[in-house]
Amino acid sequence: MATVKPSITHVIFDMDGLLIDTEKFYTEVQEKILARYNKTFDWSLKAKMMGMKAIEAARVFVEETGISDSLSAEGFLVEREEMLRAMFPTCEVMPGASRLIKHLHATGVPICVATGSHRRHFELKTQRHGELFSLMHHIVLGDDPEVKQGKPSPDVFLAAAKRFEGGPVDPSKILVFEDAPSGVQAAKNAGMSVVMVPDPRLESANILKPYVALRLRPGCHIEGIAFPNHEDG
Ligand SMILES: O=P(O)(O)OC[C@H](O)CO
Ligand SMILES: [Mg+2]
Repeated sequence: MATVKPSITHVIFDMDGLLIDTEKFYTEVQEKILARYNKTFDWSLKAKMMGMKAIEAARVFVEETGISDSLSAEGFLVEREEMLRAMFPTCEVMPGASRLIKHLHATGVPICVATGSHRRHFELKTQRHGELFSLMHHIVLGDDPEVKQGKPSPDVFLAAAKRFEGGPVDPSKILVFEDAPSGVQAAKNAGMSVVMVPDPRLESANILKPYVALRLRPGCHIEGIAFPNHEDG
């Protein structure tokens, strides 16, 4: 007999690279720093770093590029910070994000954000988008005390599930929208369904295969969130 799977009732959004166009700033700054060491920043390294907490991504950066003897993870963050601080407030909302958020809010689907970004970066990134983010029931940040480890650990998504009204919400009733491989893995580790909205450059680098669960193309129309749960694939 076929098993009846629960329908989706709640939605969690990733933030960087999914709701707002901030991943390009990280890329630009990291390219600049690596150029000093005569190295190039590529999308396979980008795929490993995106979605992580800042210090976790910094460790990956200096170790994978082999520059850790010259630049520590902490030193990298200080250097990166100066450039990012000026860039973040200029970020734009990703195409289609505002429409989807407003639609879900208007139809009464509880929505929230679960991001690896810490409080200070979150404030800089959202200073021009307060109205849109005010539609979220709650926002869980990377430096939240309950988020012991960044994505791909499920911590941030499990904390987000707890904070919905009447929470914790059963993870099988939650749909996550993510752009990063680590974020997709984190949502799966939390037992949630995931829609990956990857940067096309990740796709062309052919590093997505293990991660893609269900994909929607930009412009795809979502009438209401009542997706059946699904298997990986
Ligand atoms: O993609 P997010 O929102 O989890 O943010 C993670 C980092 O801040 C950027 O990769
Ligand atoms: Mg992201």
